[in-house]
Amino acid sequence: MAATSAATFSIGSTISLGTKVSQLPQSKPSSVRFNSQNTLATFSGLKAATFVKCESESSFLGKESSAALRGAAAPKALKSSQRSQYHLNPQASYKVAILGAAGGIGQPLSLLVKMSPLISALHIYDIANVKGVAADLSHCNTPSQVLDFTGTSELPNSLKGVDVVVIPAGVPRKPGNPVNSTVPIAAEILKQKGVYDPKKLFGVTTLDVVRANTFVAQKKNLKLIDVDVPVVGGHAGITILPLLSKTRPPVSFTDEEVQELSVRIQNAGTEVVEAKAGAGSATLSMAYAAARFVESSLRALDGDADVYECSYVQSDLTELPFFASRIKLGRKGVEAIISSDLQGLTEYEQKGTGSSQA
Ligand SMILES: NC(=O)C1=CN([C@@H]2O[C@H](COP(=O)(O)OP(=O)(O)OC[C@H]3O[C@@H](n4cnc5c(N)ncnc54)[C@H](O)[C@@H]3O)[C@@H](O)[C@H]2O)C=CC1
Ligand SMILES: O=C([O-])CC(=O)C(=O)O
Repeated sequence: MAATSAATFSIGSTISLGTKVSQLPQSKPSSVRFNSQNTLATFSGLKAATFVKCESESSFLGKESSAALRGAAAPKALKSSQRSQYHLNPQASYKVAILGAAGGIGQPLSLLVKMSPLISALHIYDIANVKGVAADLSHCNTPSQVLDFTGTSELPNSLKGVDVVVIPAGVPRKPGNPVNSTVPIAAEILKQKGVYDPKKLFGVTTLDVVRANTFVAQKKNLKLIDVDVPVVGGHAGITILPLLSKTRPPVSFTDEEVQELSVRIQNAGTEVVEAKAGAGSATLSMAYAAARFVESSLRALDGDADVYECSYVQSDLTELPFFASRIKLGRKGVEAIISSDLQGLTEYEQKGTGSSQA
């Protein structure tokens, strides 16, 4: 993923940056990016916001469902004592661009973002079939306006004035193919253009966290909404490292459970690729995860001082130049990389951290 002047994030191994539209790469990775120069109104989608009070519920879900969804999607703050008094402003006017919006991820992601009552404009861009998606989406009676852009000549306009750019464009892998990280490539392109800001380029690894939360809740009979498992490392096989010992609320696992859950989380993408039998990879869960990251980014831009997500960013936590870990999101992108999750790891997790760096 990539973006204009502020912060960005990406899906899986992706990118985000802060440059002028004309300097943006036209490549395929999935990433998102946000820029903080615009009006800082507030944002209250259906997703993250555990500690947010939403005064306006203009989605079709109704208040209770919206609240449950927001809670389920919300990343938990590090400590309850750090909870901020952030209040959503129902008049937010953020603009979001989605590049690759006509794809398997792009369409449901566009819908989820369109459902946010706090986004004023949704710019959707693709090299194909975007007009139909825009016409369809524009009939949803949520507040944001949908504008469509197609072809490289319209790419600059699609990015004008947007706060967040999400890039789910790409080619889904087929069974047997690995997923490669695109974030470092995007960083290099941004460097070439002289617009790289490491605090504003994010690989969206939220899907790994979403999966870990779901699988752990199922295994341990916990309420899904309560479970938070940090997932660090990368986004390919054994580089995906769920830190089960850091699960909140605290829960104990047998060695067998750790092994089984870790392997399932690491292979979850393949589980979907195989189930789809050649028809692509995860789209709906990825869209859900990316929508959560968009929401978190906008809340951070909006001044919520309590926004944490795991993301694949430039990092000095390990010897690797890029590493997924929990980060604190702020108005200028990555405000802090949280190192405490990597302390006091179990032997299994320590071994995994070594593998993720191999
Ligand atoms: N990191 C993660 O957790 C995940 C990453 N992915 C990746 O996301 C990517 C997209 O997956 P799907 O949506 O299933 O694929 P898809 O093929 O259904 O959609 C891709 C869309 O991107 C568009 N596109 C391609 N090149 C473009 C360009 N240069 N500019 C604008 N649009 C362009 C296509 O026209 C298409 O609409 C794949 O690379 C896949 O591997 C998928 C699932 C999870
Ligand atoms: O595995 C894939 O091809 C897509 C992906 O990254 C995931 O589902 O986590």
